[in-house]
Amino acid sequence: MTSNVDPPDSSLPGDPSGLPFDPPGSVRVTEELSFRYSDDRRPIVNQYLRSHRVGKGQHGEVWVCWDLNHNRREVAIKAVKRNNPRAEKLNLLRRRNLPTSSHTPLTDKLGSLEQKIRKEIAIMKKCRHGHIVRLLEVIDDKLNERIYMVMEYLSGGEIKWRNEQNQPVLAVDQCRRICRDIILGLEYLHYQGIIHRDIKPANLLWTEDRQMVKITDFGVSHFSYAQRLAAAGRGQVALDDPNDPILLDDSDLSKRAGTPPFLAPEVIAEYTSTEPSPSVSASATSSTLLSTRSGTHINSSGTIRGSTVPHRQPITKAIDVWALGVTLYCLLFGHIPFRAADSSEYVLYNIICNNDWDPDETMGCDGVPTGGRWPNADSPGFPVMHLLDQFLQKNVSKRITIDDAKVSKHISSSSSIEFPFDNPPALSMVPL
Ligand SMILES: Nc1ncnc2c1ncn2[C@@H]1O[C@H](COP(=O)(O)OP(=O)(O)OP(=O)(O)O)[C@@H](O)[C@H]1O
Repeated sequence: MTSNVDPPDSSLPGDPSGLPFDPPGSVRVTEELSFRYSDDRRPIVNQYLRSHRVGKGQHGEVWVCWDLNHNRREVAIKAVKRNNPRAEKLNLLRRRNLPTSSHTPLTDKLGSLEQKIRKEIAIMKKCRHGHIVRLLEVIDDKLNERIYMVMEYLSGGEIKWRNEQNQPVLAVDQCRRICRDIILGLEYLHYQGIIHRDIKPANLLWTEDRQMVKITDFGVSHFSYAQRLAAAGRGQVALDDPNDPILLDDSDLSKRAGTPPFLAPEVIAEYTSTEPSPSVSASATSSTLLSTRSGTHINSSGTIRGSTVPHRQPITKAIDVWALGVTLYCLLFGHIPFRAADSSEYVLYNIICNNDWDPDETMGCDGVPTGGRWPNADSPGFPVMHLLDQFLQKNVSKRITIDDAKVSKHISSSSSIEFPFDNPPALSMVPL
C-alpha cells in the first residue's frame, strides 16, 4: 500500500536549497543576545526580525519572525520570561482549589519557571522527527530576562476541530490522518524515553498545506533516561547531557500534569472521591449508568464486566494514549467526552475515572453514522468506535499500545504508515 501523505520533509518552508535547516539533531545554543530595531521600528533579536504574534501561552508569547541570515525564512520564536510572578500566582490559586494531597499534585510543584523552560528545551533538543515541531536554536543570554526558543514555523496553525455550535468541522478521514500523525509522533517520543503529557488538539499544529500535523508544547513533558535505554537497548544510547539533572529527575512524573479534560484516570484517581472503579460494562453508556453508594458506576442491568482497575495504576506513556483517545473523540464529535456540568475539576476527575463515554449518532462533518457505543462489527462506525474504546480504557493494562494502534483497522485503512524517522527505532520497543 502507498501513503496518500508525502513523507515528512526535513527542509523548512521557504528554504530555497531544500536542505535541512541544520545538520540532523543539532540545536544551536546562542549565549549572546543583541537587540535593535529595524527602520520600520520592528524589534530584531540577533538575526530575527519580528513579524506578528501567533500565540500566547501561560508562560510566554510566540512570534513569527524572519530569519535575516536565511533568506528571511519564517520561524516561530517563543519568548519566555525566566521568572513570571503572574503565572506562578495563577498556579498557586489553582492549587488551592484542588483537594490537597502530598502525592501527585498535578500542575503544582513545577519548580521554578526557569527549570521548566530548561526541561522543555532539553526534551525538544532530543527530538527530530517529521511529526514533532523542531527546535532550531535557543537564545539564552544570562543577562536577559527572557529565553528565546527558535522553532520551525507551522503556518497552518492549531487544528480547528469545532465550530461555535460545538459541531465537528473535520471529516472522519481527516481525523484518522491526524490521529495517525500523532501516533507516529508519539511512537518516536516514547522510543526516545519521552512522555508528552499534554496531548490535545491545541498542541497539534498543521503544516502550511494542512497535509500533516506536528506535536508541539513540551512544557510538561517527561524524559526518562532509564526508559530510553530500555526502549533502544543498553549500550546503544549515548546520554547527550550526562550531567543534566533536569532530565534525570524521575520524581517529577508524579508532580506534573496536562490539561484536565485530557488527563488519564491513573493521573487523577487520587483526586476523586472513590478509588478507581471497575471498568463499566461493554454495553453501558453514560446514560445507562447508575451510581452506587460507593460511587461505583454500573449499568442498568446491574452487571459489571471487564477487569477491575488496579487501585494505584502506574503513570506511564499510556497516559499519552489516553489523551490521544480524548483528542480523537474531540476531532470526531466537536466536543470533549468527559464533561463536568459545573466546570469543577474535582467533579470532572470523578467522571473521567468512573463514567463511560458516549458517542453522538454521527461523527465528523461528513456525518458518518457511529452505530452507537457498541456498533456491529460490519458497520462503518465499528473501526473508529472500537479504536476509541481501546484508547479510552481506564485500566492501563487494557489500553491499546501505540504499536497496536498503528496497525489498527481504522488507522491503517486507506494508506500505509510511513516511518519518517531519522533513526528508525529498533524493532523491539520496550514499553515505558
Ligand atoms: N512552531 C510554531 N508554529 C506556529 N505556531 C506556534 C508554534 N509554536 C507555538 N505556536 C502557537 O503559539 C501558541 C502557544 O504556544 P505554546 O503552547 O508552546 O506556549 P505555552 O506558553 O507553552 O502554552 P501553554 O500555556 O499551553 O503551555 C500555540 O498554541 C500555537 O498556536
